[in-house]
Amino acid sequence: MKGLVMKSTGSWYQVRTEDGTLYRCRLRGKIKLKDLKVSNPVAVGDKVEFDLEDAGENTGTIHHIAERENYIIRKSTHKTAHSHIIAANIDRAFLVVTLVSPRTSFGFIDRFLITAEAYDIPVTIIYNKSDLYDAETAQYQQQVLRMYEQINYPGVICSTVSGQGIPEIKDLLAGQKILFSGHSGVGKSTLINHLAPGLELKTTEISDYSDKGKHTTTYAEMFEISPETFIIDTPGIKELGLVDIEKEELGYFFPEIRERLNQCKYYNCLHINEPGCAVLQDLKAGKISLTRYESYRGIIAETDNRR
Ligand SMILES: Nc1nc2c(ncn2[C@@H]2O[C@H](COP(=O)(O)OP(=O)(O)OP(=O)(O)O)[C@@H](O)[C@H]2O)c(=O)[nH]1
Ligand SMILES: [Zn+2]
Repeated sequence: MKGLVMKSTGSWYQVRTEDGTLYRCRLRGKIKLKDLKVSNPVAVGDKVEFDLEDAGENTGTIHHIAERENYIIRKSTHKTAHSHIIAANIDRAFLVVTLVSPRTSFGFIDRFLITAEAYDIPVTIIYNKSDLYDAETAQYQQQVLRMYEQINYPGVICSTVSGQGIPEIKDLLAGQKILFSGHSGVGKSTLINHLAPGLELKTTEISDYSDKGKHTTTYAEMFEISPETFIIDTPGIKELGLVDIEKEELGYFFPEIRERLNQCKYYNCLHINEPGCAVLQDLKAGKISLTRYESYRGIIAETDNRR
């Protein structure tokens, strides 16, 4: 039988067949051994084939995983532990951010975008909680929106309280597998519940957070919200671990730097202080955002420190 993995805990997998039936599957031992470095060899979004184990209980054994179009991985912070595949076969990522309550940092946004570039996953930025904006924030929001739109990250301003942007997001979702990501507390679960009222995901009042590390969602999980439309909710993932990128390659993952790479005088330009650097020139001319450039420099500095 063929199916789509809706949930992956590492020890069992929820697989959905085309008629909507859910099966609880294990993995055949042989496949397990192939991919030792990840804690979950089968990920949410994987297309699998499985044998029925117990028809009455809806259990099965996965024996084949189709080749992935793409996937997002989270590096373990522990040296000994395995990495975790967050999701596979994603059409687009929705990065949910907030300018207020709490404020998502540009560093966080840009790191996410780099990871998505590395995995070739297009991103739409969802700016939530617009009901909390004062006039000044609303104006600032427009600037941020434009800044990211110019480098090909479209955005939608929304609020689960006022309903702004919700119909637009519904249109953008249709017929796709969308990964929802973002800091804990930005309103991912609330938003998903608005997009798919039947789901009733558990949400957390901000005041319930006793410490920042706490989160309500534990595993990435996929939900069908309308025919052929799937949402992947990611756990309270604080950072998508940066993929291993050498600093010489980093510019490639910033669209505005990438498009200027062959205009720099030196082929190995790092865009820091080199003469004839097209990136620095356009930064000065205001054609490249300083915020984005600062993210770039911050990551370069980090890779230097790691060495
Ligand atoms: N003012 C306002 N509050 C919102 C909005 N959307 C969500 N919230 C609130 O923000 C808090 C966090 O929402 P959640 O949906 O639990 O956030 P989350 O991103 O799913 O968090 P994790 O499950 O920890 O990843 C809750 O108190 C929500 O009621 C919004 O548009 N405006
Ligand atoms: Zn340069």
